[in-house]
Amino acid sequence: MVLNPVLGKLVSKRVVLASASPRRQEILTNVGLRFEVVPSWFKETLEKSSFAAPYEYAVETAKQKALEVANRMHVKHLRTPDVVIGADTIVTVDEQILEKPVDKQDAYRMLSRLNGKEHSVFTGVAIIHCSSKDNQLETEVTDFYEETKVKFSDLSEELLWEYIHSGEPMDKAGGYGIQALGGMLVEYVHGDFLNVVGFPLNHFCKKLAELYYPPSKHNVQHKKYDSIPSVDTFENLSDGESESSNFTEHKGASKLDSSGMCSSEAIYNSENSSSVTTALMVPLENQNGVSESAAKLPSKILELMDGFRASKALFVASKLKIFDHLKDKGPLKAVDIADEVGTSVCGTERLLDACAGLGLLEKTTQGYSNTDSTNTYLTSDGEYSLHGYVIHSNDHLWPLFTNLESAVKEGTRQNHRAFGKKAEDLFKDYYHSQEVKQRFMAAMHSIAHLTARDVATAFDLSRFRSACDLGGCTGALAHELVQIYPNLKVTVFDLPEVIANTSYFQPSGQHTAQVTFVSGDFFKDNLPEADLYILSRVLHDWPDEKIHVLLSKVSAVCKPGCGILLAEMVLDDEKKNRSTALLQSLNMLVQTEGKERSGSEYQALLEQHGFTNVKIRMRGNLLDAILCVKT
Ligand SMILES: Cc1cn([C@@H]2O[C@H](COP(=O)(O)OP(=O)(O)OP(=O)(O)O)[C@@H](O)[C@H]2O)c(=O)[nH]c1=O
Repeated sequence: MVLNPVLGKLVSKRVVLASASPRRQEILTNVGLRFEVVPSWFKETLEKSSFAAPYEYAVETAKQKALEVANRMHVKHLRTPDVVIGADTIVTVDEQILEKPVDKQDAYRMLSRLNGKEHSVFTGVAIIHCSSKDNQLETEVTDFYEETKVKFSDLSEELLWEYIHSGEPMDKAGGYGIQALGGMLVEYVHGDFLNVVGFPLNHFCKKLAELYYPPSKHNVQHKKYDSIPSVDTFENLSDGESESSNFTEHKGASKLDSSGMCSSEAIYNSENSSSVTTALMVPLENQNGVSESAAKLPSKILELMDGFRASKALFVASKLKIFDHLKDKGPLKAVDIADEVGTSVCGTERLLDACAGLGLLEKTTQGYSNTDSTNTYLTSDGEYSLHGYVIHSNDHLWPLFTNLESAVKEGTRQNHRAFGKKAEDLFKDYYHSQEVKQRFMAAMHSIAHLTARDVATAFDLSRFRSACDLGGCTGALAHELVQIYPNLKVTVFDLPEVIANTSYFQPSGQHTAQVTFVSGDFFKDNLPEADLYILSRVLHDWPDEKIHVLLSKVSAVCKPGCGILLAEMVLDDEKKNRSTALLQSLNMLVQTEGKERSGSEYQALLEQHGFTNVKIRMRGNLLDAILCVKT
């Protein structure tokens, strides 16, 4: 992985992010950086008029935020961090600097200024290298800024207020969050998107590259670096390039970190690394100057090796409803959460710390609290709650996956091993007990609700007047469809055991009467009449033979001009990209007779039943969409 050499430089350091922004934490966590979060107490009150340009204000604020944390940690906690990162995002329009709105009226004032216009978003970043000499803190500051231009559409007053009432603007510079609902206000973005969200990751990596891979004489001659290296890309950096690195902090660096693992310091600190022969091994010099080999920290592999620990930490926190408690009452200390959920204090503290390390929680001096995404996706009443799917993953998929080895050896599903009974029919297994059925339905509902908009808007379906969602479960997709296409009526067709339990999942509001539920077995019973048949996450449950049975039934009732909409994770033809989809196919192996398929495979299945004009829309999220027409 080409990025590893740059971010790997921080692996063995105590890195602190001096920011309470959940977005910054998420951006850096997503690229595998490990850091502590210590929000800065620096008040953003620098005199704006004293800066010649707005970005100077952002850079100085970022610097002050980071320095405040570095000083506080050094003095109060007697723990000098190695690197402190601070950032500050501002929006500028008509030479005015907009920060976070103080109330709704202020948000309205900001959004009205941005309405219909282009503005700039600047994020200033400070990277502070700290050391302690005679108990005095010494700092080396590197700072930079990034500008991104964003244009808002012409927005109605009504829309602005609706957006303000969503609550989203309040903790965001300029009063909007481009990464969420605010994205709908934006016509275009010129520049780094993540810079708008709060952290210019690309520029940050380039800065690290400049710091940790300064140009050698050799480089200066052959590359376009000036005396200060301007790194246009960090892609080509390899350990080979650090061959003549003169970054003195590496000299004499310990080869093993405190955990006994080979640290990146040791790995990158080779004057002879030009003799690198494989991606994973680089030579190190021992004390006698003799080359020896050491394994480079294979971060991707380590991450995969530990992946189950992270999953299980998420599952357990969800099962214990920790995110629900924190949503209602956070921030809370470990002892209070342990008390609420009836667990040990020491165990709970470790779980909470792990969740904070994984970016699911924020940890401050007041205690633990949820991040925005945790509130949205992991609480049981979150807007796009995945709680049901997380519990299903823990209770159902986890035992199945522990039998993956047998599934691979035997090529069959493992329900009998995981749950101690012979598999009859896939859905009979799910529905044998009320508890398992409800859990399964909640899981399917959470994914369907989350993906419904992507599926419903993948194609223009406005020409269809009636649709039948075969295996449509709780009707989550059906409800989204009728919101988007007010002239559409949707029948949700599913097994009687499912239809009997859908009431809990029904939304209130407009157009709900356009969704009706009919019970039946799509392999055996007559299908309701419709212009469009929808099969969302259905075909992947079945082998080709069963799919032929189902498609021939649909084909028999489908009139020319009517269509099928499939929603599945579509694999590329060579089945080598998109690990989520490939892992989903393993998921199908352990529990069904089905699998994930490529676009051409779906096309071939559909064409055999008279469906042509097959269009595939890759959405790149959890579900892609395929539309075809009966000729
Ligand atoms: C334009 C925009 C901004 N933001 C957030 O706005 C805050 C800026 O405020 P800040 O003062 O730079 O940071 P903070 O949140 O107060 O944290 P801290 O670093 O502790 O000062 C940061 O959160 C950013 O993500 C978004 O999430 N999305 C957007 O589209």
